[in-house]
Amino acid sequence: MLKIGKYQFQSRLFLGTGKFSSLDIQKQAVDVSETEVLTFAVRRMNLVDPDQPNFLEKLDLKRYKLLPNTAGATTVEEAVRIARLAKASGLCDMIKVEVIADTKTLLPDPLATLETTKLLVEEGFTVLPYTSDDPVLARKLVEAGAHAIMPGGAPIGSGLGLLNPRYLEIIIDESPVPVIIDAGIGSPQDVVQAMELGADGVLLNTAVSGAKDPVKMAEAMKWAIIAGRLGYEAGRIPKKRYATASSPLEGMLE
Ligand SMILES: CC(=O)[C@@H](O)[C@H](O)COP(=O)(O)O
Repeated sequence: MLKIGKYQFQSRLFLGTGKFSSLDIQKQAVDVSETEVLTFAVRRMNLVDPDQPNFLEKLDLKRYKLLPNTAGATTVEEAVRIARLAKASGLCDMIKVEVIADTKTLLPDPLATLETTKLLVEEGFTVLPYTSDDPVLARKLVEAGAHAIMPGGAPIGSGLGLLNPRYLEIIIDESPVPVIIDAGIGSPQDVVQAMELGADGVLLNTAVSGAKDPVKMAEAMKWAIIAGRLGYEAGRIPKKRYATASSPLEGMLE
């Protein structure tokens, strides 16, 4: 069971809802993934008139916990304004803080992310900041009251997998709150790697929406989460430089 603030989840897969080729494919992928948490950019929603067509309209939103994100924000002020808008619209009090430093790398701005996290925690939000793989910043976000931290595996949409598994491992080891690896996932093996490192969950979007068969990939990601988590809980064998026979002869009956 994954606990983030006052929320509890069975599934450890968080799914982004953007960039699907059609809303039908989006719905099938979301269904088969068995995710419980959907994230989306608040600026893409029509919050003024919720009855207008929107890109989540095929989904039965009552079945999911919504994790609005502040994508598009480049300053603390913008991120806070987007978060307040999401909460006031009744979407959810959970917010994924995403304050981007530049459009080429889409990497998070560390100072603005920390400041936004502090302000939104004070306002009573359940705050999940998207951050870099820097263990020091992760620690400061936890001190600021973040309810979970979301270090990137690689730049958003890159599909490069986990660029710095050793730093992610340090973040996971040190964090008293859940760690959700967010962004840059390319394939199920990246998800398994993240979960075997001990991540509490994975958030991904492009790897599913951009796959040749998004629905099949969504299912693969579901199983990757489960396999990786089971492997982590089971505890892998240590790596050795030399062979050890799988059927040792010592101790055999004459
Ligand atoms: C949907 C969302 O929140 C993205 O910003 C997220 O970081 C996913 O990244 P990928 O598309 O690389 O999976």
